[in-house]
Amino acid sequence: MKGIMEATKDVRAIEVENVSFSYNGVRALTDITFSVDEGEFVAVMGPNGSGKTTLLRILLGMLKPESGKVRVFGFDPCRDAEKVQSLVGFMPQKEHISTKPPLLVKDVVLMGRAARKGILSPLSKEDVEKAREALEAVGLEKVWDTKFSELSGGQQQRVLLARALAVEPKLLLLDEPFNGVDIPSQNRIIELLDRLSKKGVTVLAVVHNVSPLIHHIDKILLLNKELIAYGSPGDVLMPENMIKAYGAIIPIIVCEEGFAHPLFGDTHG
Ligand SMILES: Nc1ncnc2c1ncn2[C@@H]1O[C@H](COP(=O)(O)OP(=O)(O)OP(=O)(O)O)[C@@H](O)[C@H]1O
Repeated sequence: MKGIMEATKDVRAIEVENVSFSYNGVRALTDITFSVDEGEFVAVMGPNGSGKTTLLRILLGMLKPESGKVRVFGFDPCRDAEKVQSLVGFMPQKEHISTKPPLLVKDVVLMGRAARKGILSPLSKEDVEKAREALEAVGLEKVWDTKFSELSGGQQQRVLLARALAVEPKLLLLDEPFNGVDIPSQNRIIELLDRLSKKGVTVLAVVHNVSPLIHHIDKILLLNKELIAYGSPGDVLMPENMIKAYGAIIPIIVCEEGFAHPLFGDTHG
């Protein structure tokens, strides 16, 4: 642990330099360069197939870039996979959770902590407490003993988020965390992510609708297989960037507080 603390001192949470990646010879990402400081809250946007999930998988060390350099708190996610995974909480876009035997919600939330300890170490009281707290943070404390498969899609998403939170990560990588999540729960999660980032947790969240996050994020990373723009929401949400990314004019309104909000066909968003 001491090694990790020393290594993470004065280094950026994420450094990506000239990274390219292909699936079977087909380019998914080309020459991506950006960095994220510790405690920053970043939204990743782009159309379907623009490489957002691929980027998260590269940061997790699940995919090895064909060229370029990736560092997470100074560690190479492929070479130092264990170290990186001990610092990251990941919420996938979707995940197949076994129904045979049927897993309870508590089993799913505890999975992350269990994976870190290894199969030979039993879960402690602290593990259970952290898992309960995480479930409470997403507003689902009442389903602790419920079968995961019996929850709605939005509730399952929130449980997967709780699993990512339960490991007390320094970096949260979230792939569409609001998919199917109702508006009150979404607002509660956004407030939680805001509080965590203010406490120094770095958050990188892939979202299609950035509007609800606009007042909370530091930066937007706009992708379309290449990096279209990266910077403050006001700088990124420019008509020319949106056309480059989405191939269409996306209306942008500025709210009373002066934040730019893109309107993806939902003028009440
Ligand atoms: N396992 C895979 N094998 C082959 N091609 C893949 C694989 N996963 C993704 N791709 C392709 O890579 C490109 C980027 O996919 P990716 O899932 O990263 O996009 P995304 O921006 O997350 O999309 P979405 O918004 O639809 O979730 C797409 O063209 C996709 O078809």
